[in-house]
Amino acid sequence: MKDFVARWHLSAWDTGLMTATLELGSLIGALTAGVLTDKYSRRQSIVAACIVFCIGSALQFGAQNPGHLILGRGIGGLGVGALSMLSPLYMAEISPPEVRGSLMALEQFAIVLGAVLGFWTGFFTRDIEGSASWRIPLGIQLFPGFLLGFGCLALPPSPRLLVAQGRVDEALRALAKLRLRTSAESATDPLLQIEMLEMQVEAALVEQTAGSDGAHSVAKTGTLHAELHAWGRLFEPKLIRRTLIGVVMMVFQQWSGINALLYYGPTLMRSLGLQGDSVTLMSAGGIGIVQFFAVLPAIVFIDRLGRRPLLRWGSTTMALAHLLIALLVQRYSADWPAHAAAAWVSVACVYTFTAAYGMSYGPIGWILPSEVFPLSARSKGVALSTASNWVNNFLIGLLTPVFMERSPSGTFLVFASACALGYLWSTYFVPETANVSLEEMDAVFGSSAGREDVALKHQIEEDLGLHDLVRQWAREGTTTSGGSRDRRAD
Ligand SMILES: O[C@H]1[C@H](O)[C@@H](O)[C@H](O)[C@@H](O)[C@H]1O
Repeated sequence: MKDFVARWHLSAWDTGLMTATLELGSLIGALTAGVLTDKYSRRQSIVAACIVFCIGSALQFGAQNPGHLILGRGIGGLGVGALSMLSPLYMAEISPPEVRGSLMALEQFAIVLGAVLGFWTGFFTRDIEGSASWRIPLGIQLFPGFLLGFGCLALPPSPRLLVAQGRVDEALRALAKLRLRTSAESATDPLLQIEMLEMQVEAALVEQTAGSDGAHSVAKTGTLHAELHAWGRLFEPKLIRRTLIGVVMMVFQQWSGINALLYYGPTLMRSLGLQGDSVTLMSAGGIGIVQFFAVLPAIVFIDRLGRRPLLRWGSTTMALAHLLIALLVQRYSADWPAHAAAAWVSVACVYTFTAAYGMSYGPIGWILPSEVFPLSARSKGVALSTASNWVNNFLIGLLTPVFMERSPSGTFLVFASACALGYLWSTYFVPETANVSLEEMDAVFGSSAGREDVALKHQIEEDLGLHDLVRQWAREGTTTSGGSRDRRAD
């Protein structure tokens, strides 16, 4: 890293710009992907985002001046932002409801794994002679970019989007592939047929309640009018509660203070009395590892325990940990060497906070926004929630040093208050979404405009034969002991 510092002589402005361009690029990338992904496909959009990300990474890897680095981070940020919106969206749409939370928590697992690998790569290459010390960590980014871009080509398209576009046969093929059924089985397997019909009912309902211009339909996006209408719908009474859930979820995820610890860990740790190399290792390095291990129980338990209990428990633990740090810093920071035990308790609190975050707000921040929206508003809703993540992430980066300069203990109090508010929010405003199919989410929110829509939905279900199929399946299930339900459980 000495080469990096000596070569560029970056001013404070350059450093700030370098940090901010990635976040700005990500914000734009997330919102743009929210427009493109309904028009093209989830997978094509992911591949396009990977290409953009790789161009940005290549520019950073081969940078000849600070301008290249800044531009590279901006372009790379476009890809990062788009992917941070597209991945949970696609995963929510292809997952069966019973394990959707676990599968989606894998995204947080991948984010944290990436952060851990990034940190340790930088740590181990920092003393290499010449520009390799920073080109290697920047170049390594290209591998996951390629891997995701090519790997995605082997995945089936989102059946929900295909249904909305009227491509029902392709949707059935995609669903069969996702549920590991052969094409022969896909024609006969009642559970597959039921899942398929549920998606068709949802699409038909959206179509029929869309009004004459059909602007609500994901299949008919494209014109400026339709786009504006689609974004505007997020703020209509029918959807505003879900929009707020997505946006506010990300506000609390970021204001829990996780990135303050990651970005300004060394400063924060120094304010807790640590010195030397151990500062870097124990802050960003240690926090990353704790987050990594904490997400593992979340993967296992998130569908069994539900989102709300985890959010409530997480915010309580995080608030208490921040509060204790604030009190200890307030009381002992004038002379840490004389109060080593207090300093270590504070460090333990930082890790306790991180573990609680890693099991709750970390993964659920990505899960909840992707599952609450109906298909017709999902891509825009997820894009807006993801944009909220990046805006708040940016604000934390900007404001934490200012807070720290004024009052380190006050900084922890700010985060403790945010976590306490997060507790109230998750208790009074967040509905439980675990094990609910995306099509049943309307019932969870008591929306879909009440009785009329319910009656219409019932009618569509009847017309498409969903009720007959369920009745037939139930009859078969009671007459044959080794029925299809058992097959699915295999
Ligand atoms: O879920 C992620 C993760 O927890 C990261 O560590 C953090 O940097 C991101 O801002 C957050 O969205």
